[in-house]
Amino acid sequence: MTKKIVFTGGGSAGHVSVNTAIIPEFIKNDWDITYIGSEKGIEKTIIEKEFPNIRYETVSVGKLRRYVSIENLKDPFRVIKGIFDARRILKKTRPDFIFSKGGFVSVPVVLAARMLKIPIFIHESDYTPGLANKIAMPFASKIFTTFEESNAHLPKEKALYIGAVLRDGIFAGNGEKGKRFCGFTSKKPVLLIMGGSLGAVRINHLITKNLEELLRHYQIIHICGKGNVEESLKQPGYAPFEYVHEELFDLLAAADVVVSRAGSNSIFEFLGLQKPMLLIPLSANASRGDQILNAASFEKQGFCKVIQEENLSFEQFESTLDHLLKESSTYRAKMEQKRPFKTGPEMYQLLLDLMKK
Ligand SMILES: CC(=O)N[C@H]1[C@@H](OP(=O)(O)OP(=O)(O)OC[C@H]2O[C@@H](n3ccc(=O)[nH]c3=O)[C@H](O)[C@@H]2O)O[C@H](CO)[C@@H](O)[C@@H]1O
Repeated sequence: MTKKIVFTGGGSAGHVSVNTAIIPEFIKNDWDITYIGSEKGIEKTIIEKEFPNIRYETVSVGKLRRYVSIENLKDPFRVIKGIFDARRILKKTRPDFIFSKGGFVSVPVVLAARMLKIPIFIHESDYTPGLANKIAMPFASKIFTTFEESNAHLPKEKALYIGAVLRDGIFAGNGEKGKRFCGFTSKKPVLLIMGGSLGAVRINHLITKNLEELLRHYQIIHICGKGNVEESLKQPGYAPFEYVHEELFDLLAAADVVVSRAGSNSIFEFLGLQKPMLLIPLSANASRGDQILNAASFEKQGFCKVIQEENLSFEQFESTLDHLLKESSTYRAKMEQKRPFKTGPEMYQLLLDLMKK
């Protein structure tokens, strides 16, 4: 009989990447795969583009906002509707288990799976668990963690440290192809700036305001987020994008230094590729502070430099880049010693083994 799995997770690409690393293995092994996401989330775009042959189902989604909004009153009803939506899909699908990567869309799916007694595996990318995963934890058979330090905050019998789950393509990038894609030469070092999968307005402004000065020293790949590309600034040596799909692998291979938010999936990908990094974590005012902890853990291990958003000045930004380039071999040597990763096939095998227990 065909085995069935349901994946869920979304809201930002960080809640989809782990799933996209594992899905190819389930396809290869002929599983029947359903992805449950939202109608408007980035997960729909990513899954439909990268896996057009798997079934994508939608549920209604509620969100916890960090600001006062009339929408907050409607959200409990959206979540309840989402649970009914998910229950209907799961009853029809009857998967062997669900794999949840978190984000608000996963909450109704996990709750409905619990009602139907379907085993639940969840993955936490960050140093501390997000709210969606906190809600899911009591119902999960296993909680996979990315940072070893996270297990101290989790139930011992459920937490399993596995490191990051990386997409295969990350290691198959071609730097020359990446440079050609951007129209770059080999004359200046390449700086890749990634403000998280949704972009980062503060970082975008710092770059665009100081573009002329930066272009004297670097060629720049700038992943700006949806709606943030300033067409008028496009010029030789400056390649801005809203979001890149599989081309990202070549662009990463082309980069000498990376500037980024401290989203977990991204920083582990940079670690895997041994890219010296400058991390500017999302501030505690705009988040639960998880990126600050992710970045601090990496800095402690000698993988990166960190500038907190509140202290971000162009002078410090420029001098830190300079330092990272000059000392790149020291950073690379540190990163070479640490390979806390699981591949898609390893993760597939682990899930099968856990299901047998
Ligand atoms: C604002 C917000 O809520 N951020 C959270 C979100 O970040 P965010 O969604 O930015 O997540 P990550 O940095 O963890 O992962 C982004 C993923 O998208 C990929 N990518 C990105 C840009 C692009 O153009 N193409 C592309 O493929 C990256 O390679 C990476 O695999 O989830 C992370 C993981 O839970 C958290 O640590 C972050 O705090």
